[in-house]
Amino acid sequence: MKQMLSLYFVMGSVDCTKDPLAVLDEAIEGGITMFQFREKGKGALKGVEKYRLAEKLLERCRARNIPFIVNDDVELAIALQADGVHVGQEDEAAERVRDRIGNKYLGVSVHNLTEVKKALAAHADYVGLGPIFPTVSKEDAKQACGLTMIKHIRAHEKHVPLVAIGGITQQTAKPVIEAGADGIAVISAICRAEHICEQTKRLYEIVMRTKQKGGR
Ligand SMILES: Cc1ncc(COP(=O)(O)OP(=O)(O)O)c(N)n1
Ligand SMILES: Cc1nc(C(=O)O)sc1CCOP(=O)(O)O
Ligand SMILES: [Mg+2]
Repeated sequence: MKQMLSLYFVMGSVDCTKDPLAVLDEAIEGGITMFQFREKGKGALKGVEKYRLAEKLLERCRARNIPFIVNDDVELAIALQADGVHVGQEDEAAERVRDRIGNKYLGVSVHNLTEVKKALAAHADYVGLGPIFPTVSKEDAKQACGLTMIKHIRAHEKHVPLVAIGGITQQTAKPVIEAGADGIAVISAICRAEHICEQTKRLYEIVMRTKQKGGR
């Protein structure tokens, strides 16, 4: 799980300035290790259109062995036979989602140590901590928690698979991993890049090199 979290790409059609399938293809080519379909925000697809896009993105991930996670929508994840679901503190309760999805991957968003402990008690496979820095990609994001919260959680929960999210860039990926995150989850660092494949390669190298240096 910790290896899969290394470079976690989160994306929906509203995040893309070009065809989401092309964006995902380039990101896969660049080395993403996990993908989350997050069709959310103003102009997001609904119903059958959302399902059809998810199906096509899933096909791309399957062809390259990239785990495909669905954000929020447990029904969609089950219907698609996706690899997992990611839910936040305001979504369906993690315990219930775990019951519904069996042994598929379950990711839970957290903002502090108490929520990490609760997520582990609900048998989450990993936690997503954020926002680490201010983000432009989530309207209702909480206040940035900074690197200190990563260090705090890692000091108390040495083994929890933890991916950091929110405002992470090529410049901040290294300190985020050094603080104790197992990986970075990004939207804009990939979606807004001029050359998606090259940018993804750079992020992958930074994460992997930093983990290796720390013996992880
Ligand atoms: C990897 C990862 N971490 C956190 C989140 C945020 O989930 P949530 O708080 O439920 O907010 P929405 O993404 O649903 O708006 C995430 N999606 N992925
Ligand atoms: C989806 C999401 N969740 C967050 C959280 O804090 O839980 S921040 C965020 C958006 C991440 O996008 P970007 O890499 O563009 O900042
Ligand atoms: Mg959510």
